[in-house]
Amino acid sequence: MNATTPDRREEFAAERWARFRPITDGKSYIESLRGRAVTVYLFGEKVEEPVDHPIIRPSINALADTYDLAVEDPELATAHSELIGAPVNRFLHIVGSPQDLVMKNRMQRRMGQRTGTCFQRCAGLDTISVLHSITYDIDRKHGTTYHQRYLDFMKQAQANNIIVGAGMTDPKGDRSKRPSEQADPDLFMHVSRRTERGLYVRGAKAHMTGGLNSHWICVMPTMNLGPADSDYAVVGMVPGDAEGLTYIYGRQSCDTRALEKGEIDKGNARFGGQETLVVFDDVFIPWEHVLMNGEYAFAQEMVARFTSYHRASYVCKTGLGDVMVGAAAAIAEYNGADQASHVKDKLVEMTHLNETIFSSAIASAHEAKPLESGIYMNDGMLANVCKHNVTRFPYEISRLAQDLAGGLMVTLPSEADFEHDVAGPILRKYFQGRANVPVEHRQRMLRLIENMTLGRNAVGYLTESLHGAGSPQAQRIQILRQMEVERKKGYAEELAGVGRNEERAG
Ligand SMILES: Cc1cc2nc3c(=O)[nH]c(=O)nc-3n(C[C@H](O)[C@H](O)[C@H](O)COP(=O)(O)OP(=O)(O)OC[C@H]3O[C@@H](n4cnc5c(N)ncnc54)[C@H](O)[C@@H]3O)c2cc1C
Repeated sequence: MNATTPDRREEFAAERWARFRPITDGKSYIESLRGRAVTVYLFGEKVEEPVDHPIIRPSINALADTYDLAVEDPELATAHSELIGAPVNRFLHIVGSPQDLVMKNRMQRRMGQRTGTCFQRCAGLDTISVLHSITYDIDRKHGTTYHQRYLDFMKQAQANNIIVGAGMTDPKGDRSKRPSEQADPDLFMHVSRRTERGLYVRGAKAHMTGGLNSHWICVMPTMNLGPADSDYAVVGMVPGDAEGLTYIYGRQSCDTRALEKGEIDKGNARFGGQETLVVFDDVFIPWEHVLMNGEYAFAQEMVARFTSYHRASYVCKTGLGDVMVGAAAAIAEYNGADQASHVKDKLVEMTHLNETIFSSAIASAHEAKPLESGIYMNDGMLANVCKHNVTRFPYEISRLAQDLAGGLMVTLPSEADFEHDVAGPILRKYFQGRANVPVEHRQRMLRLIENMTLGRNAVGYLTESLHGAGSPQAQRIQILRQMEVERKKGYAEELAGVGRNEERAG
């Protein structure tokens, strides 16, 4: 390939932005995804139009709700952008103060309450945040122009009101080996070639939340890198419909219920999460959208700062926790058990756990400090504590909700049986709880708890809480790094009258 005969994939940034129309609300967001000619596989078949697929659509609805919240509650879900001099969706806002981070966390909790699922926009927001400071820092060290490219991208992103997905996690192959040591070089994303107009990336990003529902995907390294890994040190913005991209849809527990008639057995018929394996088969990124190109020494700091933002973003699970507390209280009432003292105590326990998560996230936001680029970053220790709480507490909250729901949550016959001429009246007779509560309310509440603790949205409430933004050990490593145990020994030695151990202090 030479400069006079560019590959037809080699499109400049301006040409790509020209294909976008500013999105105003949830409806126009859904329309923006139509007709994109993306390559998507689900259940061994190519999906013609993902927007209309019954398994995919609930995940799109959840993202659409991030636009509708901005319309309904602009104080919570929009912010003034200095970049374009106008209000923007808070999911695209560059945080300029600790209060911005506090508002972000409140918005995330609210979105969890509204959707009861992963609404898929936090990782992209946290990517935008980390790139502000990392591009600035790389430029200062290497004299590059990444920060201006980032600002130019953000102006377009805000003006067009688009969604950015975060592609950080590589498939990683053999976990004991570094990217450049893998038997197959594609197990971590890397630059496959460079041209006058830009570079090509090859590899895949795993578990990507909302990737298929995003207008742009930011690819970035997943771990610290050494000199031998420099081709793996790449950050770039890729349009979600770029040539060379293939999405392979992840299964979720009970996902085929979305194909059934009726809505009760779905538990949460309207909203769901989404994860896909996104394969990059030599995908082009023009230089204007390349934000790291071989500066491997910045990968570790980029991951650390990303996780400071992202681990506090798991505050979203407190919104889902609010739904769980509400569902447990409602089913106890429908069952006629709500006045029992142990029931009240279990609701208190659920609330205590949920608010403990919230308090670590919100404290992390209040303790934010400015970085040299001017952006604010959460307190890292408290963000890691928040995420570590999230790896545990939703499981206990779910256990308590299942306790209060009773066994019917997993033995309830199908909606079709409730509608059957013979079986239906029998089921309604024997599954009546408190006399003044319709049996259907009981059915629906049990299905919601099933959905969030065992079904499709247990992906977002439980397993994503465990592994998303890094598995529990990743937080323990950060806590170990930041816990300043020597300083704390000093406090103890001072009080105990042991005297400072100079050898250790030195
Ligand atoms: C629902 C969901 C949504 C997600 N969304 C996104 C997203 O939007 N974007 C994105 O980039 N990523 C996303 N992720 C990925 C997430 O960040 C990873 O799942 C997480 O970092 C763990 O990586 P892994 O799944 O490859 O597990 P592994 O890395 O295989 O970890 C499994 C276990 O092995 C341990 N382990 C792994 N490597 C080592 C080692 N070298 N030494 C010792 N122990 C090791 C871990 O501590 C863990 O206990 C998502 C994940 C989930 C489950």
